[in-house]
Amino acid sequence: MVSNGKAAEHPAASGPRTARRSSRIEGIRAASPDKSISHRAIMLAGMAQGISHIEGLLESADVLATAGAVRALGANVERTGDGQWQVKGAPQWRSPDGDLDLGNSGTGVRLLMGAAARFDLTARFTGDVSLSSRPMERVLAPLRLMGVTTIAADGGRLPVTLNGSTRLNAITYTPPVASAQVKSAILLAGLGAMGETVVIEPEATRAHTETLAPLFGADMTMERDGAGLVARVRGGKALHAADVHVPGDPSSAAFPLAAGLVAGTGPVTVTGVMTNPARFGLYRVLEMMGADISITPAGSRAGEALADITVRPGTLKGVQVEPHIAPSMIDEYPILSVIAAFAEGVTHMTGLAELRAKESDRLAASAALLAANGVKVELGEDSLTVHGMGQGDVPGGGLVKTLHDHRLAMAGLVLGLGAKDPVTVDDVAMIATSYPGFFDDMAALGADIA
Ligand SMILES: O=C(O)C1=C[C@@H](OP(=O)(O)O)[C@@H](O)[C@H](O)C1
Ligand SMILES: C=C(OP(=O)(O)O)C(=O)O
Repeated sequence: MVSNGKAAEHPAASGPRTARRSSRIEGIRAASPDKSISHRAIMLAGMAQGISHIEGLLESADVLATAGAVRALGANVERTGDGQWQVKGAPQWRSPDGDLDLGNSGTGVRLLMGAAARFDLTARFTGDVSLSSRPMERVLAPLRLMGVTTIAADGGRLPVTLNGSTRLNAITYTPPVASAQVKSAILLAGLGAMGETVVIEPEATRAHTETLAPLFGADMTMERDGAGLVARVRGGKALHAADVHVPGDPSSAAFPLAAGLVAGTGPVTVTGVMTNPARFGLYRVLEMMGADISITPAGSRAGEALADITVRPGTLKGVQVEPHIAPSMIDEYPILSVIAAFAEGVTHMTGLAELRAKESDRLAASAALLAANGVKVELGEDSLTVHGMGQGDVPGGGLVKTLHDHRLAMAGLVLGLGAKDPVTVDDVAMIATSYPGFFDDMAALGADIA
């Protein structure tokens, strides 16, 4: 899947790991590059005329799977240095020779189905056992309205065979779930539709496709509407190459910062974190919990504001996390659940049905992670209640089942750093899908993970 194996300098860690209380957790690390923006930069560059340069690309398994697929669709995608990639786009994508295997990546497969839809091609999309259990119909339904034909496995799952069309219809569509992946798939298909495609979101999700595509010449706009967002794309505009410098990922930064909050011996700082409000919900919740957190502006990249974020250990209090905040922190609930275990009092999180459609059923799995480590939780249909035990009193000692889910693996290890007894996670392989530098960053901060 990866053209030049250089991208993976260390073989990815796999198998079980145990995290225990560490005599030092403090220090400064640069943020890992953003996964969402990395996927989109490769895809847009891969269909633009000319040579695009991407700096600071996240070289994680998910993004490398996207790079491999875009290459198989006709673009020339090359790694030229550490995090530096050069993409010579193919303005017309072609049928790939084999399956497009997107591994563990929902973003990769769903956005690529949309991006491929506007070309005269047939492609079969596959993924790993986790991705093959996730719903694809949410993307296939609007794409069929636009004119593609699809064949999916039972229940609208992978493998999916998609026949694209150069004569797509523009649609106006309100996705039934708040999902940037669904929105983005429609917008990417809309680049080739006749007329204006409109996606109406009653609750805004991350708008990275809308901000990046115009850099490549797309006629794409967005307009806020209260808590919602209306995105529009006019089809038929030729895309040109662009250069993108990827900002730091607030979802990955959450793990070292959480370690600082629940197990820090001094300040932990992550520099260059994107503060886009559609991605920053966790940090707002941490402020509500009374966390000692400072957020210092640190310039911008690819039009996104950055900050250096420093946390210090201290008392946290349980809070009510309302549903409206979910789209801005949808990937952060496993780590928030862990942080909540170290707070005083109850944290009640609601409006979380979408968590059941991630790499694992993250709602049930986050509850199980805490229960296995002596933390009292209540699991609802779309809610989770965590009975915080305060700093220093979380028992730990459990085994965390990670279920092919990187965020559960990282959340389990952070729990172990602050708990009384060590915590073992059953397999850390998936951490490389989103945060390949996790173990280096945690070790540099002093974390005892072995
Ligand atoms: O568009 C994106 O880059 C993403 C959107 C979210 O998924 P949904 O659109 O399914 O909520 C998120 O969970 C995922 O990690 C990345
Ligand atoms: C849900 C996630 O990713 P994806 O949907 O791209 O697999 C995630 O990174 O937490």
